[in-house]
Amino acid sequence: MSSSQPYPLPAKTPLYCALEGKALLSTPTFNKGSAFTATERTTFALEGLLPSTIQTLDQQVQRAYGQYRACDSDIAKNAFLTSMKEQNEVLYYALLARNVKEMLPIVYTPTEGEAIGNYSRMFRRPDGCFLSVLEKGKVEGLLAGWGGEDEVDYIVVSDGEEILGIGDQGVGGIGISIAKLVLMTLCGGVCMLRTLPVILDCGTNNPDLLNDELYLGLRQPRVRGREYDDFVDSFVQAVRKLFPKATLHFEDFGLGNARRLLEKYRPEMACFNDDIQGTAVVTMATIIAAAWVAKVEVLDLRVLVYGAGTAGTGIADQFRDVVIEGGKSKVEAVKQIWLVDKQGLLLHSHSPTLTPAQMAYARADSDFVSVNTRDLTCIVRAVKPHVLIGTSTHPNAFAESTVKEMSTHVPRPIILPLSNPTRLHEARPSDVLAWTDGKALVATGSPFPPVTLGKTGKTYSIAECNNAIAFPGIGLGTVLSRADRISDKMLLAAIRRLAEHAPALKDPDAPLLPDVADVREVSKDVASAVIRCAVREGLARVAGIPKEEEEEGERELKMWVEMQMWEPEYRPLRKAGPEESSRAAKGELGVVRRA
Ligand SMILES: NC(=O)c1ccc[n+]([C@@H]2O[C@H](COP(=O)([O-])OP(=O)(O)OC[C@H]3O[C@@H](n4cnc5c(N)ncnc54)[C@H](O)[C@@H]3O)[C@@H](O)[C@H]2O)c1
Ligand SMILES: O=C(O)C[C@H](O)C(=O)O
Ligand SMILES: [Mg+2]
Repeated sequence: MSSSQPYPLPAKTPLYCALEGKALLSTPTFNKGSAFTATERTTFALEGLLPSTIQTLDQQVQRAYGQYRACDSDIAKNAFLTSMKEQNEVLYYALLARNVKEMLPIVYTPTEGEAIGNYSRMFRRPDGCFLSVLEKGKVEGLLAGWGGEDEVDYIVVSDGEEILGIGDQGVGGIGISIAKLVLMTLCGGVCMLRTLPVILDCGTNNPDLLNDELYLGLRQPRVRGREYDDFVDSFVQAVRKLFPKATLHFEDFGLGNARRLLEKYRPEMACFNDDIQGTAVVTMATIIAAAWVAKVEVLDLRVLVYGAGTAGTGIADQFRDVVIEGGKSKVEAVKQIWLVDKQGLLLHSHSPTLTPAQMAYARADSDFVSVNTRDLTCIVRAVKPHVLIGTSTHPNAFAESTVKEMSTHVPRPIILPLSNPTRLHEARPSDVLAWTDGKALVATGSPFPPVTLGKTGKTYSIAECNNAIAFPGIGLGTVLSRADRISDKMLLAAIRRLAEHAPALKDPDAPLLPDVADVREVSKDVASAVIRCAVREGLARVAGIPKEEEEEGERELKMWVEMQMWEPEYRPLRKAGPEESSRAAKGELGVVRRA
């Protein structure tokens, strides 16, 4: 399939809407509240339903910000923003866009984790698509209600089994699908009208939820095996049939399923597992920047991963592939990586309990006979890693002794405690920096405030090494190129481009990654690199991408990307009749049937 159609909702195009009156006011994708113009108020039967003053979006943002600040806790702020999203999406995104740094921790990690944990208690109005394993036969029909083949660009799906580091949250996992899509729109510029959050409700093994009489999901143990696989497959096949141009993003699936599903579907379609690939991209970019500051060759690094699950093995594989790309053999590359999990350092003797992904890095027991392989400090002493990564959900696992041991072997230890939410981090940046007299190069999975060291008075900003820095650019690139698949090379292109944006490349004391507030700008560039790579690999399915050979080609590509990014501003609203509705179904107009 090929398509020459430009992204169907460039900035400033009018929206066509068949709703009017109260129905329009309660439809968040079209509602403008006090900003409806005089003409729109007449055309859409809004007179008498609004106070007479017509406000600008800026005035609305100012009011909303005051209301936000009046909320007395982070979770109350999260609830306020959720209800704003349910009232007026443009205002919601405009408010976020003007306050990214302040509000991202509220709508995303870490506060969203708390909201997901309390989903059934905080529930007011549903958002997203709920598919139940008990109704497998209905999956395609239910998805079809979300639009035609040109109307959906990006889908985030979770089965709620391994949300952040807080485990099985059942149907509450819809919250992570929504949160990731908020970032896709805010930082990746994919129009929210063309995104789809999905939860596959397969039951839950969380006893608190099973015993909670207010729990909203299926109150039964998780379905496993064939029944689970068939259900997921019915969903994926329906997506491929109904939305053949969309990218499918898997989020927070359990350890037993995440990698398996990615490997199954990756050769067939544009799909992506954020915990494996998104995390690997952002972490690898961080490592490249840190190696540059530490003046060590990336290809020579020794990497120790603590927590060898979905994220940890994804990072290990990505590092291995970068080393191979740099000219070493697979055997040599694997020798630079050590994995630690609950058993301690992974050894051949653990093989009956290891997953294939872990097995690839298991070490010969004979090499470690004199090492206490259950003690992280002893492992560090033996391995002398340059890089220590935490993806274990084990809080404070990186003790002072471990970090100090590491810094006796390498001058600039690279320490990345990545477990989310904040309370699960393997170490706090303030401790790591204090223990190493500011020598450590640190980035964390959740946001942390800057650290000032008492001894020197020097202040360090802490980079957020969260896949949120990477997936919006990768997603935007696949959406705009309508890529057929997401190849390793496309991910590698994203890594290299992201690493170029590290503030530390210009100032070695600056953070290892761009600030979250800059991700939208960075995403344009990451998307351009991904698109260019997709074209080279013959995976792009859209015409009109500025050519590489042309002079100015790269600048034009970036402009081509930028032009198609959605921005939170009100579009003129036009009345939709039957003709517009039929054009909308073909993706020619920005009307959304689900509105
Ligand atoms: N910063 C990011 O962008 C990012 C991305 C993905 C995941 N994460 C975080 O990483 C953590 C793990 O996520 P995941 O999806 O890989 O989960 P997972 O369940 O697949 O993996 C966790 C692994 O840690 C191991 N583990 C648990 N306790 C341990 C201990 N005490 N010692 C050593 N190993 C231990 C588990 O056995 C498992 O193999 C979560 O907190 C998640 O929020 C962060
Ligand atoms: O959601 C996040 O904050 C990052 C990551 O996907 C995770 O599961 O922790
Ligand atoms: Mg995740």
